[in-house]
Amino acid sequence: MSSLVQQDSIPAITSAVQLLSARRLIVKVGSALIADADTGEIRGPWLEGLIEDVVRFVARGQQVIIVTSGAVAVGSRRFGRLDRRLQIVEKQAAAAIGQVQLMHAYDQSLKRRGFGVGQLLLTAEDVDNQHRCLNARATLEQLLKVGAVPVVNENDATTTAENCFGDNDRLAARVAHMVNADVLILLSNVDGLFTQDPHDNPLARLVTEVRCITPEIEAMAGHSAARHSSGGMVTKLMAAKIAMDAGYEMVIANGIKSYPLAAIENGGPSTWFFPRAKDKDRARY
Ligand SMILES: Nc1ncnc2c1ncn2[C@@H]1O[C@H](COP(=O)(O)OP(=O)(O)O)[C@@H](O)[C@H]1O
Ligand SMILES: N[C@@H](CCC(=O)OP(=O)(O)O)C(=O)O
Repeated sequence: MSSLVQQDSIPAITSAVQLLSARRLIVKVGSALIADADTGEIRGPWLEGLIEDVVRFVARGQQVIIVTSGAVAVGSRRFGRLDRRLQIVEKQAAAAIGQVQLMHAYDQSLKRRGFGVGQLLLTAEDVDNQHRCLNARATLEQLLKVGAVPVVNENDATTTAENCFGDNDRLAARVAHMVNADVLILLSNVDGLFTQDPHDNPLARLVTEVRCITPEIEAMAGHSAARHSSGGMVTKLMAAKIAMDAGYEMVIANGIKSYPLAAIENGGPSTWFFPRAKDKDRARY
């Protein structure tokens, strides 16, 4: 196994430095973090910790956009047994139900700390079509300007297999590029990219830094067993490619515990993906 630190290794950096120096961050929240795997209930105490972290970042002058999963997981409770795959139309209805509950929880948590919240439900067209992308970006910029924390999700209630993103890892990466974010944080149910799925192989090792997504790195990524998760590590590496091509950093970290951003700042396990060189002239929308 070649070195797990790709390319020339860099002086040890702390995650805290990376996060603190980011003017604008995108925080992606996986379904398994915000919705209880068994009941589909929103994990309220956990959400309070996340929002506490977000508000702390904003209070020190940083801008944060949240990309949240969980609409289908939360809404699925209306369809009885949680252990079966929903049909497309059931999934759309579940998302329509769950999204309202998600946004209510985000709204109440932010309101308790004096912040507003704004919801954007995007389709692939909103990011791929330049005019619609500029429009979505303008809305996000305006929300940040008025001190409302933007919360983004895919518009699952109406997207179909033909026009959906399908996973929020890549959606978050595209949103980060859209708004020229400095760091994309993927909060997941695993510490980062491992040499193999750690649920399959407890001896798998955590990859701490990636500077080039080689076939060796790609071969490590598998899908997810989690019921409502859509991407596994495969879509996270796709997101990393978007990030590295666009010139911003990405980090995957385990968000299960409370105060997940503080855990990264305090040097908790994670995988950082660094673009070869910060592309100052990166393509703009
Ligand atoms: N090489 C790997 N390293 C880490 N996790 C992996 C890997 N390959 C597959 N996985 C799986 O991907 C899961 C994380 O993806 P997912 O369940 O979709 O989380 P999220 O809800 O954050 O999108 C892990 O729990 C793990 O089971
Ligand atoms: N838009 C979907 C998210 C799908 C998704 O990417 O889920 P996850 O893999 O848990 O981040 C929802 O809100 O359920």
